[in-house]
Amino acid sequence: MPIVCGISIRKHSSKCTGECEVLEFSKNSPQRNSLEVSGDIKADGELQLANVSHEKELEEVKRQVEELKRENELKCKECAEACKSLKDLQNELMRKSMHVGSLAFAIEGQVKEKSKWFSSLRDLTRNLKILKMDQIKVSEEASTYKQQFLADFADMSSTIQSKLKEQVELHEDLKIKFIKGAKEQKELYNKVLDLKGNIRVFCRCRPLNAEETASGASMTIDFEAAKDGELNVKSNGTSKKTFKFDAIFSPQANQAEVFEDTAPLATSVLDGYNACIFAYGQTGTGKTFTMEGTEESRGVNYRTLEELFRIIEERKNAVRYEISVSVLEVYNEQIRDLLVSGSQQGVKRLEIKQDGEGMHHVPGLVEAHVNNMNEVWEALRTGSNARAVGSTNANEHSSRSHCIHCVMVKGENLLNGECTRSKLWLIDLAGSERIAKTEVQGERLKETQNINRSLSALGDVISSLATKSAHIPFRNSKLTHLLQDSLGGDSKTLMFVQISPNENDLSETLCSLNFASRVRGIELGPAKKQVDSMELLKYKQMVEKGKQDMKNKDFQMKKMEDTVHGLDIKLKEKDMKNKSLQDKIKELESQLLVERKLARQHVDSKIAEQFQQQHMRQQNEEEDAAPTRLPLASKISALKTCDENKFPLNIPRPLTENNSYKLSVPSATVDCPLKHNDLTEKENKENNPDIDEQPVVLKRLGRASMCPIAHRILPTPAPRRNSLIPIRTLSAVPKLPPPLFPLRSIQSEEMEDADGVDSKCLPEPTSQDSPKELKTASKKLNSVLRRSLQKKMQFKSPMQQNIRRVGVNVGMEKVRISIGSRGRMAQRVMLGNARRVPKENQLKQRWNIGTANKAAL
Ligand SMILES: Nc1ncnc2c1ncn2[C@@H]1O[C@H](COP(=O)(O)OP(=O)(O)OP(=O)(O)O)[C@@H](O)[C@H]1O
Repeated sequence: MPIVCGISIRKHSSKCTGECEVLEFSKNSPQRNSLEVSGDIKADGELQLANVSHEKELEEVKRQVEELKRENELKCKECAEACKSLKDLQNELMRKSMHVGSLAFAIEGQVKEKSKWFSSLRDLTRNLKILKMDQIKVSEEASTYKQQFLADFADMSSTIQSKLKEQVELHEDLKIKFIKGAKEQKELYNKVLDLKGNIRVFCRCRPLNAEETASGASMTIDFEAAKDGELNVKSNGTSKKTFKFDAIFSPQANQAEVFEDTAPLATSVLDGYNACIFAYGQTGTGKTFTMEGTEESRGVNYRTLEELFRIIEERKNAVRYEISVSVLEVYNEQIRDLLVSGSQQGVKRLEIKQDGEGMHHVPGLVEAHVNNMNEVWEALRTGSNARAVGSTNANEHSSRSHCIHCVMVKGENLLNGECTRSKLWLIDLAGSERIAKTEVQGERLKETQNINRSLSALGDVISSLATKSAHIPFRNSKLTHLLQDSLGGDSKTLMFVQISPNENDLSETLCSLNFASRVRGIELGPAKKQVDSMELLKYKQMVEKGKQDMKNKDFQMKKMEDTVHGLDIKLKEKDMKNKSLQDKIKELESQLLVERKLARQHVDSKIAEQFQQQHMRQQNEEEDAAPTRLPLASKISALKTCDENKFPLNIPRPLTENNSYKLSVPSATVDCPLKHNDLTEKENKENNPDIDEQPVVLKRLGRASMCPIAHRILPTPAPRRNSLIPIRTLSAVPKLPPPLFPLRSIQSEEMEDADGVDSKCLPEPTSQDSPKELKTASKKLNSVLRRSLQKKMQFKSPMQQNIRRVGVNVGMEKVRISIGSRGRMAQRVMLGNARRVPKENQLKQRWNIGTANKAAL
């Protein structure tokens, strides 16, 4: 018997397990042998049976195993597939979950962003509110500021105006005072100079030069008494003669000290007086030194011009000056222009001429315009270089000509427009040495003779001027002729008499001093001089006082100017501030406008929505109610009630050209099925209040019908004439048709076609009516109709309008107009003399409502 063993079943089953245990038991049990022995035969049969049954069972089991195997394989396959699909699904799930994750992340981000937006929107709204508040506050502030500013501005401008006026007056006053003061000052100054003497003589003595000192020359001038203006000339140790001059300058006096007393002449020249400063004396006594000086110690010429420019600068706000300089010399009675270059010299002979104003001048003489001291110095140096210099025995470098500088001054007073023209002559005369001493001959003798002659002529002129002689011999020499304008009249003359301290030059010194003494003595007597010192002091004080006053006034003016300037600046600042505030207001206003527009749009859209919903609701209700049709009268009354409740009763309802009513409803407030919500109109209405006065005209011109199904009939294109009240315009007061005749009998006509109505509905004028009567009646009717329409035309719903069309009582007792409910038929009923009815009756009258095709009551 084959022993079933070694069967291995992978999947455990209870059944299998039991059999296996049995098999195992039979194989391994120790009792097996005993069983075999004891009942072999018996057992053999049983065993065979058992074997058979076991085999069968085994077969069955095998089959089952096979089936199970197949099933198992199938299941495995399914399992594998399931695993695979599970994996796929897992992957998919993973992908999906990842996607979901990313989506969640994105959503989270969006949510965050949304919340951020919300918060920012909230912030913005809050900011907007704050801004609005700010704007209101700023507007208020601005308005108060503006008011304040305007008040301030008015106040300030009035203050400025008054101040300005005051300033102008003060300025004018000061100007007048200044002019007066300047004039006074000039006069006083002139007087001072007059008192000092028109011709003043200063004496200057040069120091002994090295040669003289070396030779042991003794001093012939005693300067002990020079302090009192007296000069003592000694000879051989004893006093020989005493001279008195306006000023005496010892050899130690420097150029500045010499010029100190000369400076007032510069002021006189700028004041418009002619002046002449000349140096007279023996050769080598220092005439050129005094007048021209050296580069280190400048002389009178340079210093005078310097003083001129200083005063010009001082007076620049009051007077404008022009200065020009000419440099010339008179040599051997001939005039030479020293500012002309060497090659041009002598080309043209210069002569002295008198112009139309009686002034003497040399035509063709170069006039160098100078604006500053550099230019002056340039001109002076040019002249000095060109000067003819001769050499004599007395002085190696003595000049043999009269060197003349002419300074021409033109002045224009900017305050009073006064113009002045004056001349200053600065003359370095040629040496006045004696011919015998210098032992000159020939050309030099001629030069000396000419020089002496001209100097003598100068003396004569001065003498004649002093004695106020009728004839002054100016023309005796070129020198005096040239100085004619500056030696006579109001001109000031200053003479420097230059002397030598050397005892050897005593005779020349005495000669010069005598000449100077004669000049001075003739001009100014001692008595006059005394007056001079007293008066001078007095006038000096006056001048000082005037100067101080002027300074004070100037200071006051400057202060006032500063105040005005400060006010100007303040005003400008206010202007700027105001402008910025205005800009801010404008900006806020525009912002507000935008916001308002948005709000309005929002409200409009809300209203439109509401209207649409209501309209839909209404339509639904109507459709529901349609099958159960109410009797017309009750419907009409219902509609009437409805309309009267919904529409304001006092709004006139105009007719259109087609005699169809255009519905006029307050678009935003009334709930009406046919309400036309015209946003643009509403906007216009809001922005333009005038529109309110006109009735709102609906866009849809459909006619309302009594038929409950069809509420509106489309407007007929042709104008309807079945009414007596055609209104052509949309104005609140409709215009009446021109000719209307009084109706005499009731005519009831059914009108099939609107176009064919005209001739039928209008009453024929009767033969009994005179044209006048007709006219009067027509007028009356017109006015009554108009009045009635104005009173009775009320703002109704389309249904109400239709009802109105049925019959119109125009307020006259016997005039009734009936119009078919569909607007096609009308019947005119009445007709008699039109007369006014009492107001109560009029009020009682109502629009008559007719049936579809019947005439009204
Ligand atoms: N006050 C003074 N102090 C110093 N030096 C002087 C003074 N006066 C004249 N001199 C000197 O004396 C010399 C002669 O002077 P200057 O040439 O001016 O005389 P002048 O009178 O002009 O002679 P001329 O008639 O020949 O022209 C010069 O060298 C000058 O420097």
